[in-house]
Amino acid sequence: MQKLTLPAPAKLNLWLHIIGRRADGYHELETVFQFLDHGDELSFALRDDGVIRLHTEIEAVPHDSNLIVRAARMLQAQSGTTLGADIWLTKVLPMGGGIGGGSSDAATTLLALAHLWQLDWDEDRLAALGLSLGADVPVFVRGHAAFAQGVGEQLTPVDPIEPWYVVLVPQVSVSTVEIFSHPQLTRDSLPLKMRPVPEGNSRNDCQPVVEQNYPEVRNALNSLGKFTEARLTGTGSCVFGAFPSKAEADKVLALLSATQTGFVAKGSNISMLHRKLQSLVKKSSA
Ligand SMILES: C[C@](O)(CO)[C@H](O)COP(=O)(O)OP(=O)(O)OC[C@H]1O[C@@H](n2ccc(N)nc2=O)[C@H](O)[C@@H]1O
Ligand SMILES: Nc1ncnc2c1ncn2[C@@H]1O[C@H](COP(=O)(O)OP(=O)(O)OP(=O)(O)O)[C@@H](O)[C@H]1O
Repeated sequence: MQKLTLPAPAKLNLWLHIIGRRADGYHELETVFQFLDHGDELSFALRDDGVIRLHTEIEAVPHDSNLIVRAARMLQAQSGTTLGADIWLTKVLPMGGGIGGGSSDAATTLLALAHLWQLDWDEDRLAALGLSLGADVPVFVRGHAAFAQGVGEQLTPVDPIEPWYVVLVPQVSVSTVEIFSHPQLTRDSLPLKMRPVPEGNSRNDCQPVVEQNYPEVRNALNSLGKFTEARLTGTGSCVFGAFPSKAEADKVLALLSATQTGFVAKGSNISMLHRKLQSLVKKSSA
């Protein structure tokens, strides 16, 4: 049987400001998302009996709670299709790392199944469904680096420089809920339009609380910070720093390898999922 194999890339929050809290407890953010050329991989095969089956287990994530299965079932229910799918996952991205692994898996599933099931769903509709699975899902559905507002769903495409990053992966999982409910979290940063220019876009408001509660993250920030400006992505645990070339990034990771785990990846303003989908469309219309 023919399989459709697609990537599910990671994201970084290049900076992240929390400007308020909504009545439902969700936080209003301003952040810039950029993708990495590094991620999970998913394969999909059509089933005509309506069953959604994920063949790869993730430890501590029950089949029915996996964002891949939830995304597939939701799309199936809302589109009314009678088709199903077999799905295989190669998990590369750390969980609870703030690089959006689960959200990206969900977005890849939505785009892959919309294609396999030949649904006439546009990106707006898929992004709206994605938002009900998680605040980070819409940017992966859209596939373009973006300035995000709201809870992360109001997206304006941007094109920041695309450096090479060292991403350190502290061996600890940070709970997004725990950080967003922390009493000491900064929740009153000024919105971009009211911010004085010198204040810039130079921080992640989650970082002080995460550093304080997770020594492994503090340690990673200090280690990478000796070579370049190091910052937390999302609610962590991963931290990143930018370098002008792969050689320099590789060198720094090698120097840190005795005490840190991590990887080197290129920043990308068009996600590798969308690059792959575009090449499939080109091939099929050639
Ligand atoms: C931190 C970021 O990764 C930055 O991109 C995202 O805002 C988090 O996105 P996500 O992992 O998709 O988060 P969700 O699964 O939607 O939310 C997990 C939990 O985080 C809190 N949460 C999340 C997003 C947000 N803007 N405000 C929040 O307060 C809520 O308690 C929510 O129950
Ligand atoms: N396919 C999946 N991959 C990873 N985690 C999943 C998946 N499905 C459900 N989860 C659950 O979602 C939680 C968060 O996973 P994820 O990898 O998205 O974290 P994250 O990188 O911190 O995300 P974010 O940056 O969106 O906060 C996991 O701890 C896990 O319980």
